Amino acid sequence: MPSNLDPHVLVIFGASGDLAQRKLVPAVFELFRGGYLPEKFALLGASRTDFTDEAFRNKVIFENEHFKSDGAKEEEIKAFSEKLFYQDLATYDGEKDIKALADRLKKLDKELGVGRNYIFYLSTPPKLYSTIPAALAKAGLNNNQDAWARLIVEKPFGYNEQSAIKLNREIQEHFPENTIYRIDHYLGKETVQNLLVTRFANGFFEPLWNRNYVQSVQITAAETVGVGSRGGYYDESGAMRDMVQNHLLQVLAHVAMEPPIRADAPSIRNEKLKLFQSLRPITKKDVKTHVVRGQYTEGITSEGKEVAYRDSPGVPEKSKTETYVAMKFFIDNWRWAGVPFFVRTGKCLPLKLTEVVITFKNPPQAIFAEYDDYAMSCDNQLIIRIQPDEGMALEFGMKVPGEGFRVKNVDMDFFYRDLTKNDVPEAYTRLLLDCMKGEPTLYARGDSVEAAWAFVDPILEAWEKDEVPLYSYPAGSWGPLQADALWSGGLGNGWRNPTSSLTDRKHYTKQ
Ligand SMILES: NC(=O)C1=CN([C@@H]2O[C@H](COP(=O)(O)OP(=O)(O)OC[C@H]3O[C@@H](n4cnc5c(N)ncnc54)[C@H](OP(=O)(O)O)[C@@H]3O)[C@@H](O)[C@H]2O)C=CC1
Ligand SMILES: O=C1O[C@H](COP(=O)(O)O)[C@@H](O)[C@H](O)[C@H]1O
Repeated sequence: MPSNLDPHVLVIFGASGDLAQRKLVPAVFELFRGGYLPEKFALLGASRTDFTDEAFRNKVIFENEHFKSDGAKEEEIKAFSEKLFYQDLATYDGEKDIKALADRLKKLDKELGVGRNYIFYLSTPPKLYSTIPAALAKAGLNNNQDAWARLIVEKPFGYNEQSAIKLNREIQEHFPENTIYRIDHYLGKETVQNLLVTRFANGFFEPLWNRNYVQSVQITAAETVGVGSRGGYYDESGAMRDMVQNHLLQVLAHVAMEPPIRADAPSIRNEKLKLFQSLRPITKKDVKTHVVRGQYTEGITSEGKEVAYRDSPGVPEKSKTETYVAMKFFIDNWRWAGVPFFVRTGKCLPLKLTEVVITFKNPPQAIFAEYDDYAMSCDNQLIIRIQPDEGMALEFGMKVPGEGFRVKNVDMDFFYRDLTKNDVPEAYTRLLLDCMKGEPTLYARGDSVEAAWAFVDPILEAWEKDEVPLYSYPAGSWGPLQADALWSGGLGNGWRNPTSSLTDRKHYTKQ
């Protein structure tokens, strides 16, 4: 089927960098292979490195170890490479440079008929996120008559609420909000989108999805890797800015928001904003009891021996940056009043996995309690595995055959791999396609990014003032033990620390 996308040019600023090579160009190739790209399409890389078109094609395609696609034919790869071009810049925002870029775009249109619709992808260091749009506007590239111009902005979007507000204002001066696509690759994950389908395409979850039946909600995003060579970036960021403010709060919004009136961008984004606005602020005084931060020391992970975070390249010797965060908070609305939410993420943990666990309340009377270990073994939980082993498991108690009423937990499970034989598309592939279509639902809106920062800012401020301890944990462990105390006061069984499989349920940090 021919593509129904408008002809356009995707301009990637920072095209010589890691993201372009590892994620963006391979994602565009998948769209090309799938027949999604319009016939009239070009990808124009732009950065300061001195490449010719050919050298750029070699770097991001022919010599790119990340550019592999099962069953891709040589002719396909060659045909794709012919759609790639490169413009070198002395600076990213100089008048002369952007004029040269504009001339190149005109030339591409003249030679290939790719038209004047543009996507500008900011894959540069964040300090350029406001100056490039201003330079594009000066050259009139933000506002082509009879054509569209869209801007994709990478993370991090701001450093705190104030800087995010400032960045929004600066970009919005040149690009209207409906042309700004703030990327959060977690929103491109099929399983994160499936949270909405699970909740809103099925009748039976909704009556249970509230304070009357839910005891607690926990979200874990664990990584086995350390900071590797990203120490310079990571030490300025830390787990709260790198994972919680964006990815994990977006997952939370999908789990907890009210039903949108339609499955379109304004409806879904309005509900997410409302959800962020309903988060009960963790005031500075509460940070100690609601949030635990940690930093890994040396240890053994599934990746091998890991040096301490402070000994990683680019990390200062006395760094106080957190590589682990665990937090407890509440959502002040009718649906969730009184239900504790727990979120944690960390580097150098035992497993790479992201999952959401909804724990339902026990029945009002434990009539089988006299039969041995009922109280310990019966958990009513819905475990939603975002990655890997994507799927869901519903756990509940059943009678063990034989005398009496011994109850044992069993599970019903579903694995994404049983739903489709096709590979689940990479997040960047889906997100780029959506931007090409002009579909912003899976991108973050400016106001909700600000609201997410407003929630995490007091915590970051308390940390900066060193008002709460930074605990250490050995690489390869589940993080500081102090995180278990967040569950004290009868809030539940604690963190689910699975081994590997979705249906492994024997590892709770009991209180
Ligand atoms: N890599 C990843 O996995 C992820 C990256 N991101 C975000 O995407 C953006 C790009 O990431 P990534 O490709 O890893 O970054 P890189 O550090 O590789 O930078 C991209 C390009 O920007 C240019 N650049 C680097 N430093 C400077 C500087 N000080 N001033 C001007 N230009 C500079 C370089 O190109 P040249 O010298 O040729 O101009 C470089 O190739 C970043 O904002 C990052 O936060 C977000 C999520 C994941
Ligand atoms: O944005 C980021 O995400 C990755 C984790 O992404 P995932 O898709 O592999 O779960 C994280 O490693 C990185 O530090 C962060 O910048």
